[in-house]
Amino acid sequence: MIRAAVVGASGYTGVELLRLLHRHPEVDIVCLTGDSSAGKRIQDIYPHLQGIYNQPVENTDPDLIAERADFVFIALPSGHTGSIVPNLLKKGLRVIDLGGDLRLPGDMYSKWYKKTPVPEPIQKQAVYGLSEWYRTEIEKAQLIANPGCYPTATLLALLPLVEAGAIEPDSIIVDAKSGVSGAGRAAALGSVFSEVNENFKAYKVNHHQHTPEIEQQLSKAAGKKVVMTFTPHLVPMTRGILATCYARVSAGWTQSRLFDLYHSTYEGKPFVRIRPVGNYPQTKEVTGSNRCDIGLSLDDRTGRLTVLSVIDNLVKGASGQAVQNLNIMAGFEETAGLDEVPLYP
Ligand SMILES: NC(=O)C1=CN([C@@H]2O[C@H](COP(=O)(O)OP(=O)(O)OC[C@H]3O[C@@H](n4cnc5c(N)ncnc54)[C@H](OP(=O)(O)O)[C@@H]3O)[C@@H](O)[C@H]2O)C=CC1
Ligand SMILES: CC(=O)N[C@@H](CCC(=O)OP(=O)(O)O)C(=O)O
Repeated sequence: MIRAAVVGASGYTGVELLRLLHRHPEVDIVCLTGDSSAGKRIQDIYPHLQGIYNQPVENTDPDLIAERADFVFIALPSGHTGSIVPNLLKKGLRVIDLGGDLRLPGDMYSKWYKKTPVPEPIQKQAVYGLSEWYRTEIEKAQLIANPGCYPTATLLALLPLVEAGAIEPDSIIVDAKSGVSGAGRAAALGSVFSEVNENFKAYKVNHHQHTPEIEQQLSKAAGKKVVMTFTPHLVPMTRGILATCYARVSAGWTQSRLFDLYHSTYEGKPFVRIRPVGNYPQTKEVTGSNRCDIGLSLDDRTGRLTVLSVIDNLVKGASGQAVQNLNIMAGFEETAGLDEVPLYP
């Protein structure tokens, strides 16, 4: 049995970890921590957990965590990793960080997050946890940078194409939409019902912090620097991301060859489903599950390919992928604790 701590258990991704890990056969939750909610019982913060979890939420004390746990999920706002994670690593714990602190080199992190980066050796030690693509590195890792929600949806859609040279990398445009839980539980004007309901807006246009994270992985796959246009939008729904990706196809790539490429790339990957020709995924079709569904269409008139990718931001976009990474790191069945059928309708 793995003894796991959830740091930031009172937030949305923290409580989603509790939902998923409750049915994990190999994981015991031994410590929950928070900030303003420290001292309360988790069931008093989240009454839907009554009779399921009754632990207290404690202050985030790395020494206390290291005494009880051997595996730690960090589900904190960005900027806190540096004060907690080095201590945990020194004590030999394995750590999965759901925030953005470990995904970018320090200079890029300061530029896009406007926060102080973690010390360079810690950032360099982190393995980027896009489970379907970096399994071998994840297996051996002590520290995982769990990918962002938009990058997960976008990279699962685009990496097969970029790696195979099927598209011109300088032609990529990603137009993505997220549900409001992507912004977390902390009160913010932009998440208030009357601001979000019956509204639809783009935000952080050309300035979203997930832009360099996506470009970094696309560049690695292309073997050269890739930049793209990325526009996120906020949709009045609770969960879900739909990333619509556009690119010009390279010479010689037909629609059927593109479908073959996706099928062979994701063969044997339990959470990625490729939709048949003419069928396009909807966010509701993956809600509550760790799945990423992908649909595509090549427009012969324009020579442009459209790839649609959907995930649940709190599951494959955060806590579900974190559990998938734990499974890979610990040598468990990749689907352990994650075999949910999507919640539909
Ligand atoms: N929401 C999403 O869809 C996704 C989120 N992420 C990332 O995951 C991380 C967590 O996000 P999310 O769960 O949505 O955020 P929430 O705002 O819902 O939760 C944040 C958690 O961090 C705790 N916390 C806040 N400030 C501090 C502090 N100073 N010291 C210690 N603990 C603190 C809060 O404790 P308390 O409530 O007790 O004050 C709470 O438990 C973020 O880095 C986010 O970017 C990544 C992918 C998707
Ligand atoms: C809807 C919404 O506001 N989503 C958040 C997702 C941020 C996130 O997950 O933060 P990391 O940078 O730590 O990955 C945003 O766009 O900023």
